[in-house]
Amino acid sequence: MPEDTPETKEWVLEPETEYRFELDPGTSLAVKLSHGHAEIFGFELVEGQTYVFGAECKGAIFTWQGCIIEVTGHPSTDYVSEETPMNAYGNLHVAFEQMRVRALQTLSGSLPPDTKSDVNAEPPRVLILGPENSGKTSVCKILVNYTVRAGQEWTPLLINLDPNEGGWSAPGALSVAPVSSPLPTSSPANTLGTAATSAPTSLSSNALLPLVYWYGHPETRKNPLLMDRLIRNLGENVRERQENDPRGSAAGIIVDTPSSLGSGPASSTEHRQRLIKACVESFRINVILVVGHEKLNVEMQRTYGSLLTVVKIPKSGGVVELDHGYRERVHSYQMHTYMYGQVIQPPAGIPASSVSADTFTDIILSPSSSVISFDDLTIYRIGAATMAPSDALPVGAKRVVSETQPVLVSPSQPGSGLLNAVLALLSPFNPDENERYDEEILDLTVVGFLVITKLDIPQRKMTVLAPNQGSVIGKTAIVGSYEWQDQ
Ligand SMILES: Nc1ncnc2c1ncn2[C@@H]1O[C@H](COP(=O)(O)OP(=O)(O)OP(=O)(O)O)[C@@H](O)[C@H]1O
Repeated sequence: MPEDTPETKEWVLEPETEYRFELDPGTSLAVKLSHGHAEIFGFELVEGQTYVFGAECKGAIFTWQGCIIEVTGHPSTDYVSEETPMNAYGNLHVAFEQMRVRALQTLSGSLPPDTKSDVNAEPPRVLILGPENSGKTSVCKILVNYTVRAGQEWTPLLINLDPNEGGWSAPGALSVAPVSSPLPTSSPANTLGTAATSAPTSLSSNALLPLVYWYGHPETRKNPLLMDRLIRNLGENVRERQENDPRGSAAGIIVDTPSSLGSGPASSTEHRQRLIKACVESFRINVILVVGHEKLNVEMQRTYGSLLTVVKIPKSGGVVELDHGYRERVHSYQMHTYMYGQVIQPPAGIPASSVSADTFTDIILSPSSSVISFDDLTIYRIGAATMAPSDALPVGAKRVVSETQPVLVSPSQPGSGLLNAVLALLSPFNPDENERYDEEILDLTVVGFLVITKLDIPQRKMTVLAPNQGSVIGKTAIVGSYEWQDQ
Protein backbone atom coordinates (compact mmCIF):
# COMPACT_ATOMS: atom_id res chain seq x y z
CA MET A 1 0.00 0.00 0.00
CA PRO A 2 1.54 3.43 -0.93
CA GLU A 3 2.51 5.46 2.12
CA ASP A 4 -0.14 8.16 1.69
CA THR A 5 -3.00 5.71 1.15
CA PRO A 6 -4.88 5.87 4.42
CA GLU A 7 -5.84 2.58 5.95
CA THR A 8 -9.44 1.65 6.58
CA LYS A 9 -10.33 1.00 10.16
CA GLU A 10 -13.44 -0.78 11.34
CA TRP A 11 -15.28 0.53 14.40
CA VAL A 12 -17.90 -1.53 16.16
CA LEU A 13 -20.26 0.87 17.94
CA GLU A 14 -22.36 -0.34 20.84
CA PRO A 15 -25.96 0.92 21.13
CA GLU A 16 -26.25 4.60 22.14
CA THR A 17 -22.62 5.44 21.50
CA GLU A 18 -21.05 7.74 18.95
CA TYR A 19 -17.88 7.89 16.89
CA ARG A 20 -16.54 11.47 17.02
CA PHE A 21 -14.04 12.93 14.58
CA GLU A 22 -12.27 16.18 13.76
CA LEU A 23 -10.48 16.97 10.52
CA ASP A 24 -7.48 19.15 9.75
CA PRO A 25 -7.49 21.59 6.81
CA GLY A 26 -7.01 19.90 3.45
CA THR A 27 -7.94 16.41 4.63
CA SER A 28 -11.05 14.32 4.11
CA LEU A 29 -12.63 11.34 5.77
CA ALA A 30 -14.84 8.59 4.37
CA VAL A 31 -17.26 6.69 6.57
CA LYS A 32 -19.13 3.66 5.30
CA LEU A 33 -21.97 2.19 7.28
CA SER A 34 -21.26 -1.49 6.78
CA HIS A 35 -23.87 -2.87 9.14
CA GLY A 36 -26.73 -1.63 11.31
CA HIS A 37 -28.29 1.81 11.74
CA ALA A 38 -26.49 5.09 12.36
CA GLU A 39 -27.05 8.82 11.95
CA ILE A 40 -25.09 12.03 11.87
CA PHE A 41 -26.84 14.88 13.70
CA GLY A 42 -30.12 13.08 13.05
CA PHE A 43 -29.45 12.43 9.33
CA GLU A 44 -29.84 8.70 8.80
CA LEU A 45 -27.00 6.93 6.98
CA VAL A 46 -27.83 4.24 4.44
CA GLU A 47 -26.23 0.83 4.93
CA GLY A 48 -23.52 0.17 2.35
CA GLN A 49 -23.16 3.87 1.42
CA THR A 50 -20.01 5.93 1.91
CA TYR A 51 -20.18 9.49 3.28
CA VAL A 52 -17.35 11.95 2.80
CA PHE A 53 -16.44 14.80 5.14
CA GLY A 54 -14.01 17.67 4.51
CA ALA A 55 -13.24 21.37 5.10
CA GLU A 56 -12.22 20.78 8.75
CA CYS A 57 -15.57 19.14 9.51
CA LYS A 58 -16.21 17.98 13.06
CA GLY A 59 -19.00 15.58 13.81
CA ALA A 60 -20.27 12.38 15.34
CA ILE A 61 -21.82 9.20 13.94
CA PHE A 62 -24.36 8.12 16.53
CA THR A 63 -26.18 4.80 16.73
CA TRP A 64 -29.27 3.91 18.74
CA GLN A 65 -29.09 0.15 18.15
CA GLY A 66 -25.39 -0.42 17.44
CA CYS A 67 -23.58 -0.59 14.11
CA ILE A 68 -20.31 -1.23 12.32
CA ILE A 69 -18.65 1.55 10.35
CA GLU A 70 -15.54 1.56 8.17
CA VAL A 71 -13.53 4.76 8.43
CA THR A 72 -10.89 5.78 5.89
CA GLY A 73 -8.71 8.88 6.28
CA HIS A 74 -6.54 10.66 8.78
CA PRO A 75 -8.74 12.53 11.24
CA SER A 76 -6.81 14.75 13.64
CA THR A 77 -8.86 13.23 16.46
CA ASP A 78 -11.27 10.32 16.56
CA TYR A 79 -12.73 8.31 19.40
CA VAL A 80 -15.89 6.61 20.56
CA SER A 81 -17.93 8.10 23.36
CA GLU A 82 -20.45 6.25 25.45
CA GLU A 83 -21.77 9.41 27.05
CA THR A 84 -24.05 11.36 24.80
CA PRO A 85 -27.09 13.57 25.46
CA MET A 86 -29.00 11.85 22.64
CA ASN A 87 -31.53 10.29 25.00
CA ALA A 88 -32.51 13.72 26.28
CA TYR A 89 -32.68 15.09 22.73
CA GLY A 90 -34.76 12.06 21.67
CA ASN A 91 -37.22 12.67 24.53
CA LEU A 92 -37.53 16.28 23.53
CA HIS A 93 -38.34 15.22 20.02
CA VAL A 94 -41.07 12.91 21.31
CA ALA A 95 -42.60 15.75 23.35
CA PHE A 96 -42.50 18.10 20.35
CA GLU A 97 -44.01 15.42 18.15
CA GLN A 98 -46.95 15.16 20.55
CA MET A 99 -47.41 18.91 20.39
CA ARG A 100 -47.44 18.79 16.59
CA VAL A 101 -49.96 15.99 16.47
CA ARG A 102 -52.27 17.78 18.93
CA ALA A 103 -51.91 21.04 17.01
CA LEU A 104 -52.87 19.29 13.80
CA GLN A 105 -55.77 17.49 15.45
CA THR A 106 -57.03 20.76 16.85
CA LEU A 107 -56.81 22.39 13.46
CA SER A 108 -58.67 19.59 11.75
CA GLY A 109 -61.17 19.27 14.60
CA SER A 110 -60.29 15.61 15.13
CA LEU A 111 -59.28 15.69 18.81
CA PRO A 112 -60.62 12.78 20.87
CA PRO A 113 -63.90 13.88 22.62
CA ASP A 114 -62.43 14.08 26.14
CA THR A 115 -59.75 16.54 25.01
CA LYS A 116 -62.01 18.83 22.97
CA SER A 117 -61.47 21.62 25.43
CA ASP A 118 -57.81 21.84 24.54
CA VAL A 119 -58.23 24.68 22.10
CA ASN A 120 -54.77 26.03 22.84
CA ALA A 121 -52.83 23.13 21.40
CA GLU A 122 -49.88 24.86 19.77
CA PRO A 123 -47.11 23.42 17.65
CA PRO A 124 -43.61 23.70 19.14
CA ARG A 125 -41.99 27.04 18.39
CA VAL A 126 -38.58 26.51 19.90
CA LEU A 127 -35.79 28.98 20.64
CA ILE A 128 -32.40 27.42 21.35
CA LEU A 129 -30.07 29.46 23.53
CA GLY A 130 -26.63 28.70 24.89
CA PRO A 131 -23.12 30.06 25.21
CA GLU A 132 -20.43 29.78 22.57
CA ASN A 133 -19.62 26.22 21.50
CA SER A 134 -22.45 24.62 23.41
CA GLY A 135 -23.75 22.73 20.38
CA LYS A 136 -26.83 24.87 19.65
CA THR A 137 -26.66 24.43 15.90
CA SER A 138 -26.17 20.68 16.27
CA VAL A 139 -29.22 20.42 18.56
CA CYS A 140 -31.30 22.38 16.01
CA LYS A 141 -30.18 20.07 13.27
CA ILE A 142 -30.95 16.92 15.25
CA LEU A 143 -34.43 18.18 16.16
CA VAL A 144 -35.21 19.26 12.61
CA ASN A 145 -33.92 16.00 11.14
CA TYR A 146 -35.96 13.92 13.58
CA THR A 147 -39.03 15.97 12.68
CA VAL A 148 -38.73 15.42 8.96
CA ARG A 149 -37.94 11.75 9.51
CA ALA A 150 -41.05 11.24 11.62
CA GLY A 151 -43.03 10.07 8.61
CA GLN A 152 -45.77 12.68 8.97
CA GLU A 153 -44.53 14.82 6.10
CA TRP A 154 -43.80 17.66 8.49
CA THR A 155 -41.97 20.64 7.02
CA PRO A 156 -40.66 22.59 10.01
CA LEU A 157 -39.21 26.06 9.59
CA LEU A 158 -35.55 26.30 10.54
CA ILE A 159 -34.49 29.82 11.37
CA ASN A 160 -30.86 30.81 11.55
CA LEU A 161 -30.25 33.98 13.54
CA ASP A 162 -26.51 33.42 13.95
CA PRO A 163 -24.80 35.72 11.44
CA ASN A 164 -21.52 33.99 12.20
CA GLU A 165 -23.03 30.74 10.98
CA GLY A 166 -24.25 32.16 7.68
CA GLY A 167 -26.95 29.54 7.26
CA TRP A 168 -27.60 28.70 3.68
CA SER A 169 -25.97 31.57 1.89
CA ALA A 170 -23.13 33.83 2.94
CA PRO A 171 -21.77 34.65 6.37
CA GLY A 172 -23.66 37.55 7.90
CA ALA A 173 -27.06 36.30 6.76
CA LEU A 174 -30.16 35.75 8.87
CA SER A 175 -32.57 33.38 7.22
CA VAL A 176 -35.46 30.99 7.37
CA ALA A 177 -36.08 27.87 5.30
CA PRO A 178 -38.78 25.22 5.32
CA VAL A 179 -37.04 21.85 5.66
CA SER A 180 -38.72 18.83 4.14
CA SER A 181 -35.89 16.31 3.96
CA PRO A 182 -33.06 15.59 6.40
CA LEU A 183 -30.09 17.95 6.47
CA PRO A 184 -26.85 16.14 5.72
CA THR A 185 -23.44 16.95 7.18
CA SER A 186 -20.27 16.99 5.15
CA SER A 187 -18.59 20.32 5.71
CA PRO A 188 -18.99 23.38 7.94
CA ALA A 189 -19.54 25.41 4.76
CA ASN A 190 -23.10 24.13 4.68
CA THR A 191 -23.89 22.99 8.19
CA LEU A 192 -27.59 23.61 7.73
CA GLY A 193 -27.86 21.99 4.31
CA THR A 194 -27.58 23.54 0.89
CA ALA A 195 -29.76 26.10 -0.80
CA ALA A 196 -30.87 25.58 -4.37
CA THR A 197 -28.01 26.61 -6.65
CA SER A 198 -27.64 27.63 -10.24
CA ALA A 199 -26.17 24.20 -11.03
CA PRO A 200 -28.21 21.96 -13.31
CA THR A 201 -28.69 19.53 -10.54
CA SER A 202 -30.45 16.39 -9.60
CA LEU A 203 -29.85 17.37 -6.00
CA SER A 204 -32.59 19.91 -5.98
CA SER A 205 -34.93 17.43 -4.30
CA ASN A 206 -33.33 18.28 -0.98
CA ALA A 207 -32.06 21.76 -1.77
CA LEU A 208 -33.59 24.48 0.38
CA LEU A 209 -35.24 27.73 -0.62
CA PRO A 210 -34.38 30.13 2.16
CA LEU A 211 -35.62 33.65 2.70
CA VAL A 212 -32.62 35.78 3.57
CA TYR A 213 -31.92 39.15 5.17
CA TRP A 214 -28.43 40.46 5.47
CA TYR A 215 -27.02 41.68 8.72
CA GLY A 216 -23.48 41.70 7.37
CA HIS A 217 -21.33 41.40 10.51
CA PRO A 218 -20.22 38.42 12.61
CA GLU A 219 -21.01 40.10 15.94
CA THR A 220 -24.54 40.97 17.03
CA ARG A 221 -23.12 43.77 19.18
CA LYS A 222 -21.94 45.62 16.11
CA ASN A 223 -25.48 46.77 15.30
CA PRO A 224 -28.13 45.45 17.74
CA LEU A 225 -30.83 47.73 16.35
CA LEU A 226 -30.39 46.26 12.91
CA MET A 227 -30.40 42.71 14.36
CA ASP A 228 -33.63 43.52 16.16
CA ARG A 229 -35.22 44.88 13.01
CA LEU A 230 -34.19 41.90 10.86
CA ILE A 231 -35.39 39.40 13.47
CA ARG A 232 -38.77 41.14 13.45
CA ASN A 233 -38.79 41.15 9.63
CA LEU A 234 -38.19 37.41 9.60
CA GLY A 235 -40.96 37.06 12.18
CA GLU A 236 -43.38 38.93 9.90
CA ASN A 237 -42.57 36.63 7.01
CA VAL A 238 -42.96 33.53 9.14
CA ARG A 239 -46.28 34.75 10.49
CA GLU A 240 -47.59 35.45 7.00
CA ARG A 241 -46.53 32.03 5.82
CA GLN A 242 -48.18 30.36 8.78
CA GLU A 243 -51.41 32.28 8.37
CA ASN A 244 -51.56 31.13 4.77
CA ASP A 245 -50.76 27.56 5.67
CA PRO A 246 -52.10 26.71 9.15
CA ARG A 247 -51.82 22.96 8.61
CA GLY A 248 -48.19 23.31 7.48
CA SER A 249 -47.45 25.43 10.52
CA ALA A 250 -48.26 22.46 12.80
CA ALA A 251 -44.71 21.23 12.11
CA GLY A 252 -43.44 24.15 14.20
CA ILE A 253 -40.36 26.33 14.22
CA ILE A 254 -36.80 25.77 15.42
CA VAL A 255 -34.65 28.86 15.94
CA ASP A 256 -30.86 28.73 16.18
CA THR A 257 -29.34 31.76 17.88
CA PRO A 258 -25.93 33.39 18.12
CA SER A 259 -23.92 32.64 21.25
CA SER A 260 -23.97 36.33 22.18
CA LEU A 261 -27.63 35.83 23.15
CA GLY A 262 -26.65 33.04 25.52
CA SER A 263 -23.76 34.56 27.40
CA GLY A 264 -21.49 37.55 27.53
CA PRO A 265 -20.13 40.20 29.84
CA ALA A 266 -22.52 41.83 32.31
CA SER A 267 -22.39 44.95 30.15
CA SER A 268 -24.11 43.08 27.36
CA THR A 269 -27.08 41.86 29.42
CA GLU A 270 -29.45 44.52 28.18
CA HIS A 271 -28.49 43.90 24.58
CA ARG A 272 -28.94 40.12 25.02
CA GLN A 273 -32.30 40.47 26.69
CA ARG A 274 -33.54 42.82 24.05
CA LEU A 275 -32.68 40.42 21.24
CA ILE A 276 -34.11 37.42 23.09
CA LYS A 277 -37.33 39.40 23.55
CA ALA A 278 -37.35 40.19 19.82
CA CYS A 279 -37.06 36.45 19.09
CA VAL A 280 -39.75 35.41 21.57
CA GLU A 281 -42.18 38.00 20.23
CA SER A 282 -41.40 37.62 16.54
CA PHE A 283 -41.70 33.85 16.39
CA ARG A 284 -44.27 33.52 19.18
CA ILE A 285 -41.87 31.17 20.96
CA ASN A 286 -43.48 28.71 23.35
CA VAL A 287 -40.41 26.65 24.33
CA ILE A 288 -36.94 27.93 25.19
CA LEU A 289 -34.19 25.33 25.31
CA VAL A 290 -31.09 26.35 27.21
CA VAL A 291 -28.09 24.22 26.27
CA GLY A 292 -25.99 23.37 29.34
CA HIS A 293 -25.89 26.74 31.13
CA GLU A 294 -27.30 26.97 34.63
CA LYS A 295 -27.19 30.74 35.01
CA LEU A 296 -28.88 31.40 31.68
CA ASN A 297 -31.50 28.80 32.52
CA VAL A 298 -32.32 30.58 35.78
CA GLU A 299 -32.41 33.93 34.00
CA MET A 300 -34.80 32.57 31.35
CA GLN A 301 -36.97 30.85 33.98
CA ARG A 302 -37.30 34.16 35.83
CA THR A 303 -38.07 36.21 32.74
CA TYR A 304 -40.20 33.81 30.74
CA GLY A 305 -41.03 30.90 33.06
CA SER A 306 -44.59 32.10 33.63
CA LEU A 307 -45.29 32.64 29.93
CA LEU A 308 -43.71 29.67 28.24
CA THR A 309 -41.77 26.47 28.86
CA VAL A 310 -38.07 26.84 29.65
CA VAL A 311 -36.05 23.62 29.60
CA LYS A 312 -32.36 23.14 30.32
CA ILE A 313 -30.83 20.44 28.16
CA PRO A 314 -27.40 18.85 28.49
CA LYS A 315 -24.49 19.90 26.33
CA SER A 316 -22.72 17.16 24.40
CA GLY A 317 -19.17 16.43 25.51
CA GLY A 318 -18.33 16.12 21.82
CA VAL A 319 -18.89 19.76 20.92
CA VAL A 320 -15.63 21.22 19.70
CA GLU A 321 -14.31 24.60 20.86
CA LEU A 322 -14.07 26.61 17.68
CA ASP A 323 -11.55 29.42 17.67
CA HIS A 324 -11.59 32.69 15.79
CA GLY A 325 -9.17 31.47 13.09
CA TYR A 326 -11.35 28.43 12.40
CA ARG A 327 -14.48 30.58 12.09
CA GLU A 328 -12.71 32.85 9.60
CA ARG A 329 -11.67 29.84 7.52
CA VAL A 330 -15.26 28.58 7.60
CA HIS A 331 -16.48 31.95 6.28
CA SER A 332 -14.00 31.58 3.44
CA TYR A 333 -15.17 27.99 2.73
CA GLN A 334 -18.74 29.29 2.69
CA MET A 335 -18.01 32.03 0.18
CA HIS A 336 -16.00 29.62 -1.96
CA THR A 337 -18.86 27.12 -1.85
CA TYR A 338 -21.35 29.87 -2.67
CA MET A 339 -19.39 30.87 -5.77
CA TYR A 340 -17.76 27.65 -6.96
CA GLY A 341 -19.76 24.86 -5.36
CA GLN A 342 -18.19 22.19 -3.24
CA VAL A 343 -16.03 19.26 -4.22
CA ILE A 344 -14.65 17.15 -1.40
CA GLN A 345 -12.14 14.65 -2.72
CA PRO A 346 -12.60 11.32 -0.95
CA PRO A 347 -9.46 9.92 0.69
CA ALA A 348 -7.15 7.94 -1.64
CA GLY A 349 -8.52 4.50 -2.39
CA ILE A 350 -12.20 5.51 -2.09
CA PRO A 351 -13.76 5.70 -5.56
CA ALA A 352 -15.90 8.82 -6.02
CA SER A 353 -18.62 6.61 -7.50
CA SER A 354 -19.15 4.90 -4.12
CA VAL A 355 -19.88 8.18 -2.33
CA SER A 356 -23.46 9.00 -1.37
CA ALA A 357 -24.98 11.72 -3.55
CA ASP A 358 -26.99 13.02 -0.58
CA THR A 359 -24.26 15.06 0.97
CA PHE A 360 -23.47 17.73 -1.62
CA THR A 361 -19.79 16.85 -1.93
CA ASP A 362 -19.62 17.15 -5.69
CA ILE A 363 -21.27 20.33 -6.94
CA ILE A 364 -19.35 22.46 -9.40
CA LEU A 365 -20.58 26.00 -10.07
CA SER A 366 -19.10 28.54 -12.47
CA PRO A 367 -19.32 32.08 -11.20
CA SER A 368 -19.19 34.95 -13.60
CA SER A 369 -16.83 37.89 -13.37
CA SER A 370 -17.99 41.07 -15.04
CA VAL A 371 -16.88 44.68 -15.30
CA ILE A 372 -19.51 47.29 -14.50
CA SER A 373 -19.52 51.04 -14.14
CA PHE A 374 -19.59 52.65 -10.70
CA ASP A 375 -23.00 54.04 -11.61
CA ASP A 376 -24.51 50.64 -12.39
CA LEU A 377 -24.89 49.55 -8.79
CA THR A 378 -26.09 51.57 -5.81
CA ILE A 379 -24.29 50.52 -2.65
CA TYR A 380 -25.30 51.30 0.92
CA ARG A 381 -23.80 50.60 4.29
CA ILE A 382 -26.18 50.46 7.21
CA GLY A 383 -25.44 52.84 10.02
CA ALA A 384 -22.44 53.58 12.09
CA ALA A 385 -19.61 51.82 10.25
CA THR A 386 -19.16 54.71 7.88
CA MET A 387 -19.37 57.34 10.57
CA ALA A 388 -16.30 59.41 11.18
CA PRO A 389 -15.13 59.39 14.79
CA SER A 390 -16.86 62.19 16.72
CA ASP A 391 -13.61 64.09 17.20
CA ALA A 392 -13.13 64.16 13.43
CA LEU A 393 -16.39 66.00 12.88
CA PRO A 394 -16.20 69.75 12.22
CA VAL A 395 -16.45 71.85 15.38
CA GLY A 396 -20.08 72.18 16.43
CA ALA A 397 -21.29 69.44 14.06
CA LYS A 398 -23.55 66.78 15.49
CA ARG A 399 -23.67 63.14 14.50
CA VAL A 400 -26.66 62.62 12.29
CA VAL A 401 -26.30 59.01 11.20
CA SER A 402 -28.30 56.51 13.22
CA GLU A 403 -27.53 52.81 13.57
CA THR A 404 -30.14 51.86 11.04
CA GLN A 405 -29.68 54.65 8.56
CA PRO A 406 -28.61 53.52 5.10
CA VAL A 407 -25.56 55.52 4.03
CA LEU A 408 -24.58 55.67 0.39
CA VAL A 409 -21.05 54.33 -0.29
CA SER A 410 -19.22 55.68 -3.28
CA PRO A 411 -16.72 53.30 -4.90
CA SER A 412 -14.79 56.30 -6.21
CA GLN A 413 -13.97 57.41 -2.70
CA PRO A 414 -10.51 56.15 -1.70
CA GLY A 415 -10.83 53.99 1.43
CA SER A 416 -14.44 53.07 0.65
CA GLY A 417 -13.71 49.57 1.96
CA LEU A 418 -15.33 48.05 -1.11
CA LEU A 419 -12.37 46.15 -2.56
CA ASN A 420 -12.91 42.42 -1.81
CA ALA A 421 -16.08 43.29 0.10
CA VAL A 422 -19.01 40.88 0.11
CA LEU A 423 -22.19 42.65 -1.04
CA ALA A 424 -25.76 41.48 -0.61
CA LEU A 425 -27.88 42.21 -3.64
CA LEU A 426 -31.37 43.27 -2.62
CA SER A 427 -34.78 42.54 -4.06
CA PRO A 428 -36.35 45.53 -5.86
CA PHE A 429 -37.96 48.44 -4.02
CA ASN A 430 -41.73 48.67 -4.00
CA PRO A 431 -42.73 49.77 -7.53
CA ASP A 432 -45.52 51.90 -6.06
CA GLU A 433 -43.93 55.25 -5.14
CA ASN A 434 -46.65 55.87 -2.53
CA GLU A 435 -45.64 52.75 -0.64
CA ARG A 436 -41.97 53.73 -0.42
CA TYR A 437 -40.46 54.84 2.89
CA ASP A 438 -37.14 56.02 4.27
CA GLU A 439 -35.60 52.86 5.62
CA GLU A 440 -37.24 50.49 3.14
CA ILE A 441 -33.82 49.12 2.28
CA LEU A 442 -33.63 47.46 5.72
CA ASP A 443 -36.73 45.44 4.97
CA LEU A 444 -35.71 44.13 1.56
CA THR A 445 -34.74 40.48 1.28
CA VAL A 446 -31.55 39.32 -0.39
CA VAL A 447 -31.57 37.86 -3.88
CA GLY A 448 -27.87 37.00 -4.07
CA PHE A 449 -24.35 37.94 -3.09
CA LEU A 450 -21.41 39.30 -5.01
CA VAL A 451 -17.83 40.25 -4.32
CA ILE A 452 -16.00 43.28 -5.72
CA THR A 453 -12.69 41.90 -6.95
CA LYS A 454 -11.25 45.00 -8.60
CA LEU A 455 -11.78 48.77 -8.40
CA ASP A 456 -10.55 51.04 -11.15
CA ILE A 457 -11.15 54.53 -9.77
CA PRO A 458 -9.76 56.54 -12.74
CA GLN A 459 -12.00 54.64 -15.19
CA ARG A 460 -14.92 54.46 -12.68
CA LYS A 461 -15.22 50.72 -13.24
CA MET A 462 -15.32 47.72 -10.94
CA THR A 463 -15.12 43.97 -11.43
CA VAL A 464 -17.70 41.89 -9.63
CA LEU A 465 -17.81 38.14 -9.08
CA ALA A 466 -21.30 36.64 -8.86
CA PRO A 467 -22.61 33.08 -9.00
CA ASN A 468 -24.39 33.65 -12.31
CA GLN A 469 -24.52 36.06 -15.19
CA GLY A 470 -27.70 37.85 -14.14
CA SER A 471 -27.25 41.57 -14.58
CA VAL A 472 -26.72 43.69 -11.50
CA ILE A 473 -27.23 46.93 -13.38
CA GLY A 474 -29.66 49.27 -11.67
CA LYS A 475 -29.76 47.14 -8.54
CA THR A 476 -29.12 48.06 -4.93
CA ALA A 477 -26.67 46.29 -2.63
CA ILE A 478 -25.55 46.49 0.98
CA VAL A 479 -22.00 46.16 2.18
CA GLY A 480 -21.20 44.89 5.68
CA SER A 481 -17.89 43.96 7.23
CA TYR A 482 -17.17 40.69 5.39
CA GLU A 483 -14.41 40.45 2.85
CA TRP A 484 -13.43 37.51 0.73
CA GLN A 485 -10.55 36.85 -1.62
CA ASP A 486 -10.59 33.98 -4.01
CA GLN A 487 -7.41 31.98 -3.33
N1 LIG B 1 -21.22 15.16 19.48
C1 LIG B 1 -20.33 15.80 18.73
N2 LIG B 1 -19.20 15.19 18.34
C2 LIG B 1 -18.28 15.83 17.58
N3 LIG B 1 -18.40 17.10 17.18
C3 LIG B 1 -19.51 17.75 17.53
C4 LIG B 1 -20.53 17.15 18.32
N4 LIG B 1 -21.52 18.06 18.52
C5 LIG B 1 -21.13 19.18 17.87
N5 LIG B 1 -19.94 18.99 17.28
C6 LIG B 1 -19.16 19.98 16.50
O1 LIG B 1 -18.76 21.01 17.39
C7 LIG B 1 -18.76 22.27 16.70
C8 LIG B 1 -19.60 23.28 17.45
O2 LIG B 1 -20.94 22.83 17.50
P1 LIG B 1 -22.17 23.77 17.16
O3 LIG B 1 -21.88 24.57 15.92
O4 LIG B 1 -23.38 22.92 17.18
O5 LIG B 1 -22.13 24.70 18.43
P2 LIG B 1 -22.79 26.15 18.61
O6 LIG B 1 -23.08 26.31 20.03
O7 LIG B 1 -23.91 26.29 17.63
O8 LIG B 1 -21.60 27.07 18.15
P3 LIG B 1 -21.52 28.68 18.10
O9 LIG B 1 -20.60 29.06 19.19
O10 LIG B 1 -20.96 28.93 16.74
O11 LIG B 1 -22.92 29.23 18.24
C9 LIG B 1 -19.30 21.98 15.30
O12 LIG B 1 -18.19 21.86 14.43
C10 LIG B 1 -20.01 20.65 15.44
O13 LIG B 1 -20.03 19.93 14.24
